[in-house]
Amino acid sequence: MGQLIKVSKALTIAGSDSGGGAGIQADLKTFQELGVYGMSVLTAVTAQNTTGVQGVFPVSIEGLEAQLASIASDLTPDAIKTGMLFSGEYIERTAYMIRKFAWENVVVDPVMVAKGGATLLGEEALHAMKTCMLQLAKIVTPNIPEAEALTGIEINSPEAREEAARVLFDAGADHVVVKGGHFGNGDFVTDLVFNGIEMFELIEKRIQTKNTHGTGCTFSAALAAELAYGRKPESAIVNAKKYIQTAIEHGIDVGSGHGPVNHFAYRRIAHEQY
Ligand SMILES: Nc1ncnc2c1ncn2[C@@H]1O[C@H](COP(=O)(O)OP(=O)(O)O)[C@@H](O)[C@H]1O
Ligand SMILES: Cc1ncc(COP(=O)(O)O)c(N)n1
Repeated sequence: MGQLIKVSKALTIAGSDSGGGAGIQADLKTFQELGVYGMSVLTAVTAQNTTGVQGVFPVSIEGLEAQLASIASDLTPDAIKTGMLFSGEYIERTAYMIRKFAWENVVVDPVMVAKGGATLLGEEALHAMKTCMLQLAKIVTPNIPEAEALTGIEINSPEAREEAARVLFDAGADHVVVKGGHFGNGDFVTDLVFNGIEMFELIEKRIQTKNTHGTGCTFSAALAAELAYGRKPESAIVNAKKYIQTAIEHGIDVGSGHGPVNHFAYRRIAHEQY
């Protein structure tokens, strides 16, 4: 028998997107592309494609807890990302179990609304997100509407975005990335990073495309993969940003609505296949 190879393991706790562009599917594709062993705990199944969300069907709380317990008893993750957590109760249970198992390197993507406007997290869940999840986050990755909902700050200027980042840090997150996909529509897209000491921006060329389904999921999954490897949050953020930029830039033709990003692009470029 050959010798077994050691691999880093990453876990996503999120919803399923039947269309394969966001949620669990985006996360597992990203983990695979970045060379980490991917595991998944489903919170809900969505009937979804590139045109929108046609239905949301939660897994029972018992089912959620059983999946988490199965992983804990056999497969300690080196990093975790949370995505669509469905409701306040699901957030509380998930946070409780992450603490109980002492899982570290948690990336919290506070998914609230799908790009088409469908609600993926109830309003009542905001409190649980603020009081249970933010404290667990090595990195929290809100987009602009999510940062506004979590902080109550209307983000209409760079200063307001910085203020929101501070509030999220003070609420307990170790590192805050306020993503810039929804911030202006100029030639550049800027994500703001705050680690409690430094505030800096990651600036990239804005790609003119409607195919941005799953960008947030993919970015946070790439962060978890990078943390699973043992990278420091700052390097993880820079590397994950390269992964998502490449995936958006080399768009693929899938579906008639807001298409998914290209999860293969980063690896193909590394092997000079594009
Ligand atoms: N058109 C675009 N061109 C380049 N990068 C983008 C574009 N849209 C989003 N991004 C990047 O994708 C990531 C996800 O951002 P965003 O779309 O704001 O999040 P979400 O998917 O959670 O709404 C961020 O790093 C952001 O800068
Ligand atoms: C199951 C599920 N989870 C998350 C998203 C958000 O996707 P995005 O990354 O585009 O914000 C989604 N549309 N569906």
